[in-house]
Parts: sequence; structure tokens; C-alpha cells
Amino acid sequence: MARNHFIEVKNLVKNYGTGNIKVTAVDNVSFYVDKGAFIGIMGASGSGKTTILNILSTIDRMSGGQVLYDMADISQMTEEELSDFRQENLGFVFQDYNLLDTLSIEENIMLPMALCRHKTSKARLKEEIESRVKSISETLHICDILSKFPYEVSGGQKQRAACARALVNNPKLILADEPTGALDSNSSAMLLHTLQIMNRELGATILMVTHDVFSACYCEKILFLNDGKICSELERENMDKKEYLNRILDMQFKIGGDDIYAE
Ligand SMILES: Nc1ncnc2c1ncn2[C@@H]1O[C@H](COP(=O)(O)OP(=O)(O)OP(=O)(O)O)[C@@H](O)[C@H]1O
Repeated sequence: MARNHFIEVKNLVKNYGTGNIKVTAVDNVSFYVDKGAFIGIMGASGSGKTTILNILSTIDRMSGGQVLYDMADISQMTEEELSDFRQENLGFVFQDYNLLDTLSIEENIMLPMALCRHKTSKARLKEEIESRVKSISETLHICDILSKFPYEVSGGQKQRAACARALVNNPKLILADEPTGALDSNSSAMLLHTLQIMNRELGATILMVTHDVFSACYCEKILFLNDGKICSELERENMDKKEYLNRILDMQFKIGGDDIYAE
């Protein structure tokens, strides 16, 4: 069944600085993300991956072009509208988890819902929050650590808690920036599996920046960036994992993405 374009990025430009010190971090980039897709962005350091993610997350403003979410142009929104938009539509997973050490895991997960300006009554909101935290924690297998504090749990558990927090508001889009960057291989695999559950079972659209080919294998499509431009795209289609992995490695080698072939 055909899916709707959920995000449309049209001729996106981002410049930092001015005059002689102007850096074009994103140079006329266009792409789309379908509802329910799991898309990866890869490219060498400095190629503009995080800048694109920051613009899509509305944290950073674009210099030119358009970003449409379900046809709504975010460049036309006021700060207040952007803040509501973020809270209602987006979930974030970063490399460094961003959990607050003074709150328990459960309180960390609840935070976005508590901050959301809900129209429901306080009693109803409490009920809603508790049932949502319970169901997400079950899905992500973290029920047994809810009362602990972030410093009392492992990196992988922290990252799953961060995923739960990203998902608690039922966001339409999860933006993940190097989510496995600080994890060992077991925790990485668990986190990627978690993202897959978010995508397949909970219906979230995912856009993930990664340097890691094994993480990229989880994406149905990968955009490769070079010097602020999309230089190539790769879709998994019917490829098996090994073939997909090899194609990603080849593409990285071609664009000089990482020193994976270095001696
Ligand atoms: N706030 C800023 N001010 C000036 N230049 C910036 C700023 N942020 C990013 N840049 C520049 O924009 C370019 C793209 O940076 P960006 O962080 O998006 O790359 P990246 O692909 O995410 O890199 P990495 O993989 O190392 O995180 C780089 O040349 C970077 O130096």
C-alpha cells in the first residue's frame, strides 16, 4: 500500500557564519520520509548529518528551503507553535541519553507527558501517564528498573529508558542521533531491536543518523551525505542482511565516510 510523505524536505540550505567564514553545512538537500519509514542518514564527519537532524527537530532554523510535516511548513511557525509542535510530534534519542540524574527512570520517562500542555483534567492525565509508562516499559523490558536512578543502571538500560521517554507522548517521528555511539555491541543490538519495535509495532517513523554499518542495516533506506549534499541513496528492498551490509560498506568506502578500510 502506498504511504503518504510524512516529511518533505525541499532545497534545504543551512549556512553558518557570514562572509569569508561562511560554512554551508547543508547545500540544497531534498528528500522525503514516508509515514512509518525507518530511514538512515550516513556520511563522513562534517557532512551535515546532525545539522539536518537539528533542523528537522526544529532546534535549529534553516537558511533556505522548506521542511513540511504533513504539509505544514515549520519555517512559518512561531517559537510557541514550534514548541507545541515538538512536544506533540517529536521524540528524541541521543548518544548521551540526556536522562536527568536527580529523577528516577520512571520520572524521566514521564517527563515529556507531564510537560505537555494537555487539555485533559489532572486526574485523567495522571491515569493516562501511568498506563502509558507501564505499557511502554513492558514493551522495552525495563519494568524492573523504573524505581532506580540513571546512575544505578547500565548504559543499555539508560538508552532503553531514553527510548521509552522518546515514545511516551506517542510521537509521530523519532529522531535519533548516533543512538548506539556510546554502547557496547550487545547493548547496541538491544537498542536497535528496540527502535525496530518502535517502528514496526508502535508505528513510529524513525530518522536515524549513524556512522555504524550494523545500525544502518536496520534502516529500510539510507541517504548518504557528502559535503552537505545527498550523494547517494540505498534501499534495502529484497536484499538479505549480508548483501545490504556489503552495499552499505561499499557506499561508505566510495564517499570516504569512515576509515573502515584503514590499516
Ligand atoms: N554552530 C555551528 N557553527 C559553525 N559551523 C558549524 C556549526 N555546526 C556545524 N557546523 C559546521 O557545519 C558542518 C556540518 O556539521 P554537522 O555537525 O552537521 O556534521 P556531521 O555530519 O553531523 O558530523 P559528525 O559526524 O562529526 O557529527 C561542519 O563543517 C561543521 O563544522
